[in-house]
Formats: sequence, C-alpha cells, structure tokens
Amino acid sequence: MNGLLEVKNLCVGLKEQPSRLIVKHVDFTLRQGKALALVGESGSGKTMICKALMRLLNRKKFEVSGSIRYREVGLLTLKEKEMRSLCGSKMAMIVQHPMTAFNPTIKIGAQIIESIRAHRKIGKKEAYDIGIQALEQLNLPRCEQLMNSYCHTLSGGMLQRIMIAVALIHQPDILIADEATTALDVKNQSMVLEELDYLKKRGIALLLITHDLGVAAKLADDMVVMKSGEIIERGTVFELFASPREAYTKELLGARLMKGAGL
Ligand SMILES: Nc1ncnc2c1ncn2[C@@H]1O[C@H](COP(=O)(O)OP(=O)(O)OP(=O)(O)O)[C@@H](O)[C@H]1O
Ligand code: NI
Repeated sequence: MNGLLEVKNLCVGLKEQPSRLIVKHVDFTLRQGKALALVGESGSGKTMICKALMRLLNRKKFEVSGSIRYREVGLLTLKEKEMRSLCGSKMAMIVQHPMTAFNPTIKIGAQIIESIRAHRKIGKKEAYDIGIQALEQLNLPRCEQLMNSYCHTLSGGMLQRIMIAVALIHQPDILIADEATTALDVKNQSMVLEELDYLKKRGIALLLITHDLGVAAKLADDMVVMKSGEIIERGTVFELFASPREAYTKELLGARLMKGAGL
C-alpha cells in the first residue's frame, strides 16, 4: 500500500555549514489510519523533520533536500501559495507549547475565525459557527466564552485542546504532533491521547514525536529511532519494544518503561 506521505532521503543542513547535516538521509512513510512514532534524544533532529515537512524552515538559513511526496505531489518543489493552502488544511501540526501558537493580543475566537477564513471563502459569522462547532466536537466547556478569551487566561491543557480543535477544522489527513502531550498534566495528557487515538481510527495518518515511550506504545504502530540526525533503527512498536537491536534503542526503552508499557 502506498503511503499518504512518503519521505525519501530527506536532508536538512545549514547553508553556512554545508558539510554538517542536521537531518541525514531520512526515509519514512505515513499511512492512513496509522501512527508513526519518531523517538530519540534531545537534539536528534525530530523537530527539524517536522518543520521541513511543513516548510517552516527559513530557506535563507536551511538547505532542505530529498523528496517529500503527499499523495504523489512533490512538496519540496511546490509553489509557496499551494504549500500554504495544504499546510493547515490537509496537513496540520500541533506543537508542545500551544501558547506560542496563539497571539496573546488577539482573542482566541478572532484567531480561529482568521485561520478558518484563510482556507475557506466564507463570512465571519459562518467561520465563528464552524469554530464553535470544532470546540464542541472536542467536548470543550463553555465554547463561546473560550472564543472570547485571550490565551494567557487559559491553562496549557485547554490551549492544547483548542489547538487540536483548530488543526482538525479542515479535516486534515495528516497530523504531526511534536511533543503534543509533554507539557500536559496527566488528566489532559490522557484526554489528548484519546483524541489522537480517535483520529487515527477515523483514518488520519499520525506522525508522533515523543520523548515518552509510553505514549509511543499506546498510540503508534511503527517506530523510528533517531540519533544525531539519522535513523538508526526502525520497526513495529511491538518489535522494537520486544527485541531492540541497537544499544541506543535499548537504553531509550529501559527496563522500567518496557514493564510500564505492558509489553
Ligand atoms: N535555529 C537553528 N540553527 C542552527 N542549528 C539548529 C537550529 N535549531 C536546531 N538546530 C540543530 O538541529 C539539531 C536538531 O534539533 P531538533 O530541534 O530537531 O531536535 P529534537 O530532536 O527535536 O530535540 P528535542 O527532543 O529537544 O525537541 C540540534 O541539535 C541543533 O544542533
Ligand atoms: Ni523537538
């Protein structure tokens, strides 16, 4: 089966230092209804990969090469306008610090309306109603009040769930979650995990970046282990938890986590 998103030989380097690659010849495929976990120590290049996929790296500073194909469309050569319309609609990303995704000086509702209208030619009232609906779908409380709030008055968990609601408005078929549960307390973490699991069941392809191997074990089907910008091991989550080959993977997994994941 062909994947929704196929990444081949992806490299990211600094223009100033072409000899040192940050992401080195990375290959993976995202498939419908499946989650791929990207794990590895801090600085191993996970966020760089996400940013390269969403074209968030400054092209003056970074050199991105290889191929990223979404439904047979090459994204690295896609025009800026087409890429903008794809990102935020069919390909969405949620990040660790939702606070950074919102503008502190504008009410949440106005930002949601703006993001909806960036992809659909509709009036403000209609966009507002879609926004409310999106928040309600995630079972968020008092949605009208939320629309009327500024982000600094809301908790991290609430903002994270609002960000997911916004990411889902255009019914993406790929969702990239970069440490999306790391900053949350246990209750919000489990709510977000349930939401991600539900999306997977509805057919979304999930790229899950996480330090938490318990999260990977719960949600992911396949796992890729990164070290210093390279993929050093890959397999199904079951294979990697049951019989990791590389010492580094074994170290990441650790005896305690293996037990905690129930595998
Ligand atoms: N703005 C930048 N300029 C130059 N190099 C950078 C920049 N941002 C990141 N890097 C380099 O890219 C490497 C990979 O960073 P990246 O943020 O992708 O790591 P990560 O795996 O996401 O780590 P973490 O788990 O801490 O989020 C870093 O080690 C750093 O050397
Ligand atoms: Ni990161």
